[in-house]
Amino acid sequence: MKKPIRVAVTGAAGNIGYSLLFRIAAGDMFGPDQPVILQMLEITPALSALKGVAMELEDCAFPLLYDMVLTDDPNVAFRDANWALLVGAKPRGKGQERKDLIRDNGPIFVGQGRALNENAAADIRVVVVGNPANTNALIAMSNAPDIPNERFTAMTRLDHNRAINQVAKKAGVHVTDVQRIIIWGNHSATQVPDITHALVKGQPAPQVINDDEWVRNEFIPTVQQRGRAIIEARGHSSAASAANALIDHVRSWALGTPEGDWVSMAVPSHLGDYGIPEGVIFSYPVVCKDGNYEVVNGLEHPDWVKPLIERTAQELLEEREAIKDLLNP
Ligand SMILES: NC(=O)c1ccc[n+]([C@@H]2O[C@H](COP(=O)([O-])OP(=O)(O)OC[C@H]3O[C@@H](n4cnc5c(N)ncnc54)[C@H](O)[C@@H]3O)[C@@H](O)[C@H]2O)c1
Ligand SMILES: O=C(O)C[C@H](O)C(=O)O
Repeated sequence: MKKPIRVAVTGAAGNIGYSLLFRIAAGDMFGPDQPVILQMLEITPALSALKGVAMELEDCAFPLLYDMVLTDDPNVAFRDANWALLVGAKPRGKGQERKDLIRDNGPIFVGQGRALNENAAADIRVVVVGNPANTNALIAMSNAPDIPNERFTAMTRLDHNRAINQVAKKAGVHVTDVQRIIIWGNHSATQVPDITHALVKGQPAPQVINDDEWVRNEFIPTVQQRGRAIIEARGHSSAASAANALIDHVRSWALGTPEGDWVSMAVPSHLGDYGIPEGVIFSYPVVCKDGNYEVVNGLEHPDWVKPLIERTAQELLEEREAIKDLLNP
């Protein structure tokens, strides 16, 4: 039997957690022959709810679920962890932007960054989901000086998957016919969903779609505002689709991206050659292999896309300024 992977999940009794944990335990994240140990972190008042989730996990009798840890102490949750999925944070409500959460949620990632630094396994890889995800990832990274920066990522895979769906619907093809979508920048309303380099059934997407007006005035705003639309419709922020995107993000990173395709991940900005200021977590196209990722560099932006990219980078600088006291000096 393979050695179990230790997966720390924060906010494990929350909405995303409830969609996520069962799929990890079922093998969706690391494959059908990879045992896992779930190390679940919650705040103290939610430990009883977490116990209930753990009872349900037990009742599934998952063959791959080797052990569980339930705790309100990040040092325990991250001990020897190979993966840390940082979900636990407040979601926004109707009428809020994700960055409105920054002063509530940012401090969580100071303590968790430190606890990761002190306790995690040498091969730790981190994905931040709690919003505002990019800047929270920056906070965690900055407070974990002994962990290589490139191990800290934030999730823009939900935006990526949303974009694939919009393009597939518009082109009248199946989602598997759409490749090389890109989300640039922040997981926020300034993100830049980009089909410039995308393929539909192997053909250039802009030519197949042949509708610039749709790309600029429907596709981009729809993807940018999809999180808000879900909150308006459901009364709660996306949960199952977010958990699914997190499964995809980790699976791609751990097991690799298919030949000829790429995925979007928010990673330390210095890894890209697109002129983005250093010191923010920026979503780029990446290819993954053997547990590593590489930014796809050297793509040309059309002129009308350049100011959009500048704007999302600027927003990340503003978010960084708003939490600069939480960064490790
Ligand atoms: N990046 C993305 O694409 C994306 C998508 C969906 C949601 N989100 C974000 O994910 C976060 C979680 O969403 P949700 O719907 O699961 O929220 P939720 O309120 O249902 O669950 C959050 C859980 O986190 C726990 N928590 C709070 N502080 C914690 C801490 N310090 N340590 C450990 N646990 C803590 C809470 O007790 C709660 O159980 C939100 O910030 C939401 O905005 C991001
Ligand atoms: O929009 C939100 O606040 C939740 C999440 O970030 C999403 O994109 O669905």
